[in-house]
Amino acid sequence: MSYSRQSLMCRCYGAMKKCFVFTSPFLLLIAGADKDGNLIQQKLHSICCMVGEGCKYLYDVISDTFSWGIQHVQDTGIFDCNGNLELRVIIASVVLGAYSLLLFSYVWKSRNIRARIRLKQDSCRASINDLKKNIIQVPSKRVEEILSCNFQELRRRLKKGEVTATEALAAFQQKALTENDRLNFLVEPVKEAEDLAKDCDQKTNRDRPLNGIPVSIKENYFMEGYHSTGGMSTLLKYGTVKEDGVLVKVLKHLGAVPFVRTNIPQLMMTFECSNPIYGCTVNPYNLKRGPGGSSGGEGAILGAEASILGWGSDIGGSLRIPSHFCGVYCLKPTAGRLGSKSNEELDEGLVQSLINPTPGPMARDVDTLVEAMKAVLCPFMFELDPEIPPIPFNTEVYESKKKLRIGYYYSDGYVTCIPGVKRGLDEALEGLKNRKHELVEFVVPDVRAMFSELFCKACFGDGSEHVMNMFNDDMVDPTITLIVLMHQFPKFIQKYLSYISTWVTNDRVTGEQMRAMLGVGSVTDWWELTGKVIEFRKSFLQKWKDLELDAVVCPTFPYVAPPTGAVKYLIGGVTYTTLYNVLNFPAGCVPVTKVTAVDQIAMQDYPSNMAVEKFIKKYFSADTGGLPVTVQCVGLPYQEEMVLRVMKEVELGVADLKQS
Ligand SMILES: CCCCCCCC/C=C\CCCCCCCC(N)=O
Repeated sequence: MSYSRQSLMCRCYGAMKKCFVFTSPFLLLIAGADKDGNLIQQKLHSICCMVGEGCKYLYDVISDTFSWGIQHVQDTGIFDCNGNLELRVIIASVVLGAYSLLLFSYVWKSRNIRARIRLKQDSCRASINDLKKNIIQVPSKRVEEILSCNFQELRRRLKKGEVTATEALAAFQQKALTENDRLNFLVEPVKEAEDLAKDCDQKTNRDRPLNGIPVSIKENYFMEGYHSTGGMSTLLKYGTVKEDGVLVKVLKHLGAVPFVRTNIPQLMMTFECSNPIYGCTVNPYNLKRGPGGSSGGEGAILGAEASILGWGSDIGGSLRIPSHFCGVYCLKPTAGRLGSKSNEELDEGLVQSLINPTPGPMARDVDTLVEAMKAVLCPFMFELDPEIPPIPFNTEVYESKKKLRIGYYYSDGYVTCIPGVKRGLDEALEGLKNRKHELVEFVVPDVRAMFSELFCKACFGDGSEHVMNMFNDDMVDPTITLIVLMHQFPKFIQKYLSYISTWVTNDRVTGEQMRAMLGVGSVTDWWELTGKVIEFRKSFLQKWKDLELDAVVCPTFPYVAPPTGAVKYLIGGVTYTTLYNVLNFPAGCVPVTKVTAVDQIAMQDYPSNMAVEKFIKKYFSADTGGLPVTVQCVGLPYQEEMVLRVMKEVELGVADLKQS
């Protein structure tokens, strides 16, 4: 296969489109000009006057340039502009002809894209209906009994044969189908699940660590016979995946039964769980709000208790954001511990080497995460992917009773957390204090620069070129239209727009982020960026060491689940999660509380200086009652066991508080 799966046609089409769109107005103006270029000047003048007097200077500059251009054209003698009507008609016809061609190819292409999407949607719908018709019948009392088990209990019963894997599968399938009707987290059911479950019911298989446990899996995980698109329909063209990815192989080897594939945002680089193929997933706690992303389908299915163990991935918060919005637990391991390649490289040209994605488990308690990690960190995985360091789960660290020194912060210095989130952290810290851990205030370094100058520059280092070429053969989801549209402009215009946006939003990060998404210019710049990331990691580590911390506890996100469609105004919140991707530190989330009426009233005092704060005030002053809040627990690289231990301490501490 070539360097990229993306076809040359898409690139050419994009280049042609840009060329026509930006040159044709000028050609048309030339075509309409008299020998002195007067018509151009008149037109420009009237356009500029329409925009306002402030444009006078701009008009003068452009007008002078045109006069010079026309003169130059005349001097070369290539075109005779002296009132030559025929020539102007020819130019105008060529331009209009090219436009018609472009329009025709656009309509044709859109038709094909829509047909491709419809085909996939029909097949997913058929799969779901098929399951609805043919689901294994289990009495509803039995279903309730199975669904009420926690992970440990279900595993014990499966092992003893008190519950069969087939029954467990049917129970979760039933629940998932019912909940999916209101939440739309399902991409498609896994057809082989029943056969896998039957296999688990063989007595000889019962000792496998995850035998018979139904697991839900994010759409980007490679599974033989299924599409992995990340919400980009252009990737449907490459057909279904030929081989299970490493983690899917490992899960099956351990006896888990993947039973559904779950939804993601288009491109997975945002946390609005919506795309043109599978539609929009909503939050189990409030149907008008989103479940987060990019593992949003996982957040929703676990939040609705229709799965007991899910698998997602995270390059900027994709495990933690949906966990926080849907009130579930997750562990984002160090990228590398479960494989640094993860499953986010859906397209070869999308991979960069500085900030790596990682797969990770999501669940409804800490114990499940611990058992999942213990299970997958096995020789089978280390053999399958020799790049994964063969480090089994360190039970000693997890079970240690040593009192911990834990750093904490309420704000990362950029977007202020809403009162419900602050209260959640208060409760977690109080719980930890009651359990005799030592708490130390921790001040994080400049997260604004970390986000724009390191995270965005690394993740969009190619100036978003690869992604934009993919969009030449795809529909754009409304949740990212604005940003994709902006990337259609030439870079210098995007740069100007970025300064305007800083001014409009009163927030330098928005402009810096836009400029960062224009990419690094050269290999030298990339090396420089690499140096900056290394330096940032080094100085953060030093701060951590100076305070002799075992872990850090902080907000997962500054706000709770936002209304669907609002994420594009709230991107600033991601500094809380992206920090630990840039650092490559493991981090996990623990649900601690839910937003109360008092928290909503306290929103009156929330700042509203920057645009993002104004939007937060607008979206979170009402209709947030009952929405979950989690805290984020962070450890040093490859210390997932320490993170899980702190998560358990928070879980126990908060439970004690609630009881007292
Ligand atoms: C031109 C391409 C447009 C892509 C859309 C990007 C929209 C927002 C840009 C930057 C924000 C970064 C948000 C990171 C959240 C990532 C979630 C994850 N996959 O871990």
